[in-house]
Amino acid sequence: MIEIAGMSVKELADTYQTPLMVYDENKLRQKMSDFMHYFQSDTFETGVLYASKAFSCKEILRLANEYGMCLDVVSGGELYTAGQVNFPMERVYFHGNNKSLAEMKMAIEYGVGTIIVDNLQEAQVFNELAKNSDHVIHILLRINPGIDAHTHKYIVTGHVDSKFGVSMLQEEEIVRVIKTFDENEHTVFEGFHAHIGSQIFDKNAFAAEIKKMFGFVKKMEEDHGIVLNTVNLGGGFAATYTDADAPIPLPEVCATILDTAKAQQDERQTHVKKLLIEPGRSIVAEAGSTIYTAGFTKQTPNKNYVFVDGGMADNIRPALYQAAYDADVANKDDQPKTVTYTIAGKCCESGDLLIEGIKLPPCQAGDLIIVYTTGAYGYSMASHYNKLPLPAVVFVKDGKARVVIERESYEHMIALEK
Ligand SMILES: Cc1ncc(COP(=O)(O)O)c(C=O)c1O
Ligand SMILES: N[C@@H](CCCC[NH3+])C(=O)O
Repeated sequence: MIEIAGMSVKELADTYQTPLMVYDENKLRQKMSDFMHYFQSDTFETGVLYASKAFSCKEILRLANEYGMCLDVVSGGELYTAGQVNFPMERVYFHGNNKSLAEMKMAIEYGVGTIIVDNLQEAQVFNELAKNSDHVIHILLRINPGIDAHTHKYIVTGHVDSKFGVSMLQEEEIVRVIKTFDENEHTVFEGFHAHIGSQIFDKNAFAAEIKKMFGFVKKMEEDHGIVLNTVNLGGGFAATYTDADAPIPLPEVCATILDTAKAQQDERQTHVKKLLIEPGRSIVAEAGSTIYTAGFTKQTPNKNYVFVDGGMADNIRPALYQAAYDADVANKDDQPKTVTYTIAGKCCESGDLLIEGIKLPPCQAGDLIIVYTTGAYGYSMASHYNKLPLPAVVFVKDGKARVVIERESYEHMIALEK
């Protein structure tokens, strides 16, 4: 029987039912600690923002806080969750390309430390609203560096026509934005943010981003006399989903970023003091697995299906991005993998396939199928399609499990309905 952090998958399934999201807590802790350890520099003050969109719940935010991380939130809901665990608001960075008035007011009321302004209209609106703030708000502007990191087209974000950020080509407008924030005694303009995509394997993409960012910072200094403090490079660090994935080891990618930034600072004689990164996936993906119970199996002329008690409602990524995953039959880990299966969910949708063409031992109803690396953008992108309740989430550490999110009931699901 396969175990997670010292607990058997059978015991987890028997105790908490399936589908069940399970995180190995020590793996989460290790990732947080590694990021904080390796992203340190003698040249720059550094900060690691946990991108909570990857998996936002109270307990993961408590862990991020425990490791001294900063926090990237992108909505009122993510900010509210941070507020519920008293996450220090000076370490919160509020993103979003279409923040509502209510969200901007909420950010001010909560005392959020930094707002990452996405566009010129937002800059105008927020500049006015900030005048009601009783604390000074730090501002970063998201710029679009025009870098196309080679990843799925839905998850690249820095290409030239991206919906995110302001193009570097709109220099005059950017300068105007900076000046208005500088003139406002409730705001301080700190610098630029960029994010070039997700699940990036190529460290040259980060190096290219840094060169562009520092080039632009230099341009601001030279052409406009604006000296900037902060460069936020975004997230995008890859995780290992299957054997085909080979992410750059964390020490190496951190060193590349820090060395490239230092070389840029030296070469261009810029005055950047603070360097930030925003990992989401790379912190939570590999620590998470989903346990399903197999139901019926079906043979078609060309396929062997094994159906599970969840699917695209708890993991939309295969349907949305053709994302690949690996899996095992947890209770048959001593048996040879002789059958090629398609693991399909129970949703009323042909595309509800979790994994295609995976070799497993012969499956039957009641088998426990574990899908690995589901910790990022699984629960956070889950839906109620077909009115499937959201699974429970447990953290396991040293052979002991604790529930961090209860399983939804049918009653929960219709609680708001009239
Ligand atoms: C602005 C921003 N920061 C951070 C992240 C986190 O990215 P990842 O989960 O790939 O590290 C994202 C998502 O891609 C993002 O859009
Ligand atoms: N949700 C995406 C990544 C997008 C991250 C946010 N910009 C995924 O599952 O891979």
